[in-house]
Amino acid sequence: MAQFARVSRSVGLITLQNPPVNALSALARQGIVDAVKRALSDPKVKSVVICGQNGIFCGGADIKEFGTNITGPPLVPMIHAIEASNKPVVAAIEGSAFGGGLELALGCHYRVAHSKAKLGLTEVTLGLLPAAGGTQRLPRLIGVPAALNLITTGRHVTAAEALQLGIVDQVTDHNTVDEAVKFALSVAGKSLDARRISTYPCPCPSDVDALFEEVMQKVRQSARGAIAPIACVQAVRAAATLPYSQGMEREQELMATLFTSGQARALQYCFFAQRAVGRWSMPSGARWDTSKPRSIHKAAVIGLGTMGRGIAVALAQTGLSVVAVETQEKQFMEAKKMVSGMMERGAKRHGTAPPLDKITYSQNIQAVADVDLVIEAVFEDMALKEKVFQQLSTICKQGTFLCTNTSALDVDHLASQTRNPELVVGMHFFAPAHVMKLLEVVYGPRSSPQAVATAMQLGKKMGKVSVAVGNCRGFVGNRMLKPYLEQALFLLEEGATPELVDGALEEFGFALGVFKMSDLSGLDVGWKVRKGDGLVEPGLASGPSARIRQGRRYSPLGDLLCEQGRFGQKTGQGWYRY
Ligand SMILES: CCCCCCCCCCCCC[C@H](O)CC(=O)SCCNC(=O)CCNC(=O)[C@H](O)C(C)(C)COP(=O)(O)OP(=O)(O)OC[C@H]1O[C@@H](n2cnc3c(N)ncnc32)[C@H](O)[C@@H]1OP(=O)(O)O
Repeated sequence: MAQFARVSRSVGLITLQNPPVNALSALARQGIVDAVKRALSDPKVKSVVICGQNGIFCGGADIKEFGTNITGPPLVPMIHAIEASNKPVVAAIEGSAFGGGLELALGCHYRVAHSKAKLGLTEVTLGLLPAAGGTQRLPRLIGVPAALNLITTGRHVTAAEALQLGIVDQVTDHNTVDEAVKFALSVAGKSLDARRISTYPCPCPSDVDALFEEVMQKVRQSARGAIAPIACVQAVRAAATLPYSQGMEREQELMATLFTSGQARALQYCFFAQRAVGRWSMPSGARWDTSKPRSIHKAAVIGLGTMGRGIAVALAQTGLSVVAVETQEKQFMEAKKMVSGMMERGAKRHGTAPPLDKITYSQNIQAVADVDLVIEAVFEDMALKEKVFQQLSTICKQGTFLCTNTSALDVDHLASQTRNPELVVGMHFFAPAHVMKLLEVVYGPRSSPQAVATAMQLGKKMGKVSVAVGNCRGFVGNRMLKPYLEQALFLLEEGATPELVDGALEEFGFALGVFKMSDLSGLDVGWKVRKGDGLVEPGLASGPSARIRQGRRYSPLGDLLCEQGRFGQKTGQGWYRY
């Protein structure tokens, strides 16, 4: 799992070989330990380079080992042995160096990174902390504030930022291993006294207590109930206040509390689940690995309400040319302003230019004639959507994929309105569509594998977690939301306020409480669906019997709001007033 070779006469080259991401499994760790021993004992080897095969340095500890009986040499002594080596060790970082992968690189004396490489201590996203010395070495290398930022967020930094922060010593556009070997030759025989990060004093601001108090307060707020970010702050505090060896003990102690926590297990489950959904299949037997997607260069969005605006922004931010169509004059003018504002705010956050020129606006549906894919996002009304699909079927060029953002309506019925039902799939986004990562790709019995593969691939390009689901009322996401919403309404009937319910949910960890979320999405959509289901009947809005509909407890509170035109944020009033 780690190959040793001597190159350029005196450089020991250790290559991690554990596809797909060179994770530090027991065998990989054993391979590194053996290769390092060999390099250090070979008198012809004057310096060492560690790299990963297939363009990726290392994806960190093997997450699949967590929750099992971990065997093999532990990471911490392995990294200590590398740092303690009397021959210089250079990490050649291509692709990714994440989690334990970056910790391994921090144990090396020098780091050379390819300009396209990404680095990060990502453990917090898995409910953990960097427990192979990362919380102790990184603050010593780049200072407490920058280390806290990286460790508590798990964010990926580019090679350029890593160079600026002092995490890497050199960035190259050329072959990283060749450059690292040259680097290793140039430092052979030089003193390593100033290169062992664990021996550095931790650069500390004068008022450590005040700094950590402030950081802890901020992290508690943004962590929303997550325990790992808090443990990360505690571990970095140990780096700032304790000698290295005691800091390491604290790191291990804190890791032990996180390692078996329900939060860590859940986040790691999500990590694998988000990858598993990429391996979709359909009842016909069509599968992700046998279905070829088509490239999409130009897309259209029909209907620029709340959802259509977000979808247009998400497509433009992906670099696609977008035709945004809205036939109603007032909504058209408002949407143009809102979409530009959304793109400008997004660009400001990312320090990039807003992709304003990617979108052309039109009030005429004929403008979509030459696009590769259309996403219909008009109001949730079957008659209206039927008409749009009939029009699209005649206007669009041959082969254009026709997608609907419907949240509950029958995708197969919409397909039947077109000449080529095999080109029709659902692409169901969640509000706000340019932010939320979930995308349901809904296939009907006639959807072609290529249509599904194309929508799945487009979703991935848009940074979404795309999930292929069958065609049924509410698909999967809204079927899961329904009982959640129902119970929230029952709580109101039993005396709680929307604010109280939302407060409890947000304290638990949800980004938005259920009532705020409903106001953001628009209350009229669900109302329309309930009407379609025959649940919203006049005369049933009061009295105890009216609370049972179709044999189940029913709360009409949402319907009563909608009757008053309170549709949520877009009308200035919903569960809340805006
Ligand atoms: C009871 C007392 C206990 C005391 C404590 C015990 C301590 C135990 C020792 C702990 C030492 C700690 C060491 C360290 O600090 C901890 C870590 O390193 S945690 C891991 C951190 N790494 C990450 O967060 C990176 C995760 N991976 C990614 O971000 C991406 O996969 C990638 C590397 C950027 C590559 O992205 P892509 O090219 O898009 O590929 P995929 O994401 O689709 O992945 C492909 C394939 O690889 C699998 N995989 C990826 N990373 C790992 C991994 N680290 N371990 C195992 N498997 C990994 C991924 O699941 C995919 O496979 P598939 O699921 O599709 O089969």
